[in-house]
Amino acid sequence: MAKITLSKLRHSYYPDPQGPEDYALKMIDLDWTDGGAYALLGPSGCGKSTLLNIISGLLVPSEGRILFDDRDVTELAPTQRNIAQVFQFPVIYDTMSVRDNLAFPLRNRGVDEATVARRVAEIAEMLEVTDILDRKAAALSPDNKQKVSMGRGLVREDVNVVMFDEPLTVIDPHLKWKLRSKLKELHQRVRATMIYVTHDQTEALTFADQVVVMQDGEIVQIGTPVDLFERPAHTFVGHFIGSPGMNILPCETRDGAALFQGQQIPLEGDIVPGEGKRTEIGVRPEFVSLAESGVEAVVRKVSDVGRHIVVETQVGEDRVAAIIKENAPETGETVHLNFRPDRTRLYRDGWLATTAGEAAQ
Ligand SMILES: Nc1ncnc2c1ncn2[C@@H]1O[C@H](COP(=O)(O)OP(=O)(O)OP(=O)(O)O)[C@@H](O)[C@H]1O
Repeated sequence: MAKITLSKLRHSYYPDPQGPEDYALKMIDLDWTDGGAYALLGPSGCGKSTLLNIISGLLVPSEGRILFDDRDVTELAPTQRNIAQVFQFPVIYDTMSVRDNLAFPLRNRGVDEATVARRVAEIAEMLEVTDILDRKAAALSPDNKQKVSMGRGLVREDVNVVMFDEPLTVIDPHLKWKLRSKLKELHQRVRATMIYVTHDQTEALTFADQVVVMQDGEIVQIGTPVDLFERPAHTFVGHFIGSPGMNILPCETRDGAALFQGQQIPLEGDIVPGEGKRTEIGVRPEFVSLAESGVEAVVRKVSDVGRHIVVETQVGEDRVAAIIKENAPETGETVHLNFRPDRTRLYRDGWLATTAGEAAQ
């Protein structure tokens, strides 16, 4: 397995790109350590597949280098990069047995039969497909087919990286959580460098030790699932991660304080000096509570989602969501909202612009 370095990568699908808007990837610098579990997370069109294809060698970037263990592989063909890929749709041979499917990538490289048998048995045991090893792949359910496809990606011990491209797309929703946790477990056992590409926050946060969040061809934040939740570096991350996402509320700043709808809102720390067109307060619904006093709001919708209650309120033109445990208010009721100061941040033109207070560090 390998450490992967992406250095000053840019990519445009146009022969003569003019401005940043012509680049599918604007400027990517990344270091992925050997054996880590990483996710690339972002909405459709943000550049995930472009980046994946550059790593696998299907695409040569317009600018920048790709290194595996400090060795430059930018110009190497996919077959020379020693990468295993698991795609959205299972890639297996229907006419072969599960056993032969799993053995295929090894036999293809001339691995001896004793090693093939050992590896196939190990992988089958990890994926819990031992009892169906002698079945024809054609007869399998879609989730078992995808398991076998994953097994084919994991069976070789000599690959630099295993890449998963939205691998749970075809899986039934009620089986997704099973495969999701299986993948995490597999990483812990195999300790291979793995990159998981998805637009689904749950999949990314369950699988990865580090998540790379992308928007419009750029990385907006790299962090652990906790980092992304606790202290989003950009409003996009705050909004994209969480359910519901972070409240992003237009505000004014005056004398180092934030004013929302005319009321001063205590922030986590000092406002970083700077100029911007737009300032917003960011606070997750988990840290908004209903209180005796605070920002006056009208309740628009109350949803009991089992674990907690989501209260959607309106303050002037703005919507503010709160997550509470009990004592749900009625729709139409006037309530007061309290924002937990150490979890309330200021964003300038989308970017975090408060220093972490002591409580948040
Ligand atoms: N072959 C191509 N030619 C021109 N533009 C392309 C090509 N492939 C992708 N793009 C553009 O590059 C940008 C990034 O696309 P990319 O497919 O990498 O995003 P993505 O995050 O993987 O999205 P999805 O999940 O929908 O595949 C988009 O604006 C897309 O329209």
